Amino acid sequence: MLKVNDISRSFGDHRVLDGVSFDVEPGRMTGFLGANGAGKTTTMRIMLGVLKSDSGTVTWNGEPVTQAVRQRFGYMPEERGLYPKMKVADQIAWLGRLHGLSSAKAASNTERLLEELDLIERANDKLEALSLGNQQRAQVAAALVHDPELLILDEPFSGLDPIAVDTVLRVLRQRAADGVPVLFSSHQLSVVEQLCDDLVIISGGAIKASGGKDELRRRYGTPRYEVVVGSDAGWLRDMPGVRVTTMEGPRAIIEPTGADGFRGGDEPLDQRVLKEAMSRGEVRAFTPIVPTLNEIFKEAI
Ligand SMILES: Nc1ncnc2c1ncn2[C@@H]1O[C@H](COP(=O)(O)OP(=O)(O)OP(=O)(O)O)[C@@H](O)[C@H]1O
Repeated sequence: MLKVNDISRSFGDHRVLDGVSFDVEPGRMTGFLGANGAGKTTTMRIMLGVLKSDSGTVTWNGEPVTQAVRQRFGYMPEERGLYPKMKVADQIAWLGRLHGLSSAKAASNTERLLEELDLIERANDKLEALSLGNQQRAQVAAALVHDPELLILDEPFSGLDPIAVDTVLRVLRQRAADGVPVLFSSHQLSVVEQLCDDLVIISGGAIKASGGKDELRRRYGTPRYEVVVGSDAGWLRDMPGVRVTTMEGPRAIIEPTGADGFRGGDEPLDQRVLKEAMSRGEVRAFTPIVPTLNEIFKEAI
């Protein structure tokens, strides 16, 4: 596991990171979410040792991240770093060699990755001849060529069309399933919502929330139910402890007014509402509404 522990960093008087701590766990896709300028790239660069922190530590399986350890990490930087004039397969294999692979292994890994990323047809084209989306696939291949033990990717999905997102995601998910911790940054909520297992939310250089996506959904976001009954649901407005946020004839969305939510007390509020609804006739739906990442993000920052 990669552990980021109490990292701080300033540029001049500007404190860009302030006590940042979180874990990136094996076998999980961790989304690192924050607005532009929140501190994602700075954190990733410190994790990789490209930049020094003023204080705090980064450890990999309990050990400090040395140059030798870092060699076994895969990194896709924000500023894409491949050579425009070099052929795609040649430069990916060359990067594999730089990471210590034999030339045979570098060549076979390159071929396998280009196949996986649907880029094999372009293997002998110069990078500059590829579309931006395909150049990005090549960047992903470059980060993966040496079978890294950990993957850190800065905005790997930005600028990709939905098909390319699916392709890159499939490749990253496979690595995660093989036990590799994968951290990727994004400022696009919808992308992270779809793709991550764990989530780290950063704002103004401080971590505002982190943990499993589903756990964060439970922890943040107002609990709500969609209630659909057989006739008018107006009676819900008179139910103690209930606030109606939407009312459309037989359909309503409700939330609790009290701090206990729906689940506190001897007889939880949701059970009381359900009983009342059933005593009045047909109940067509009584469904908890899962908060979106957008709601979690707004509440957390
Ligand atoms: N080398 C530097 N010198 C001075 N300020 C810097 C430097 N690098 C980053 N910053 C500042 O640190 C803050 C965080 O930047 P960072 O690039 O880490 O954010 P980010 O979350 O990755 O944003 P983006 O999504 O726009 O890439 C910004 O205010 C940025 O201007």
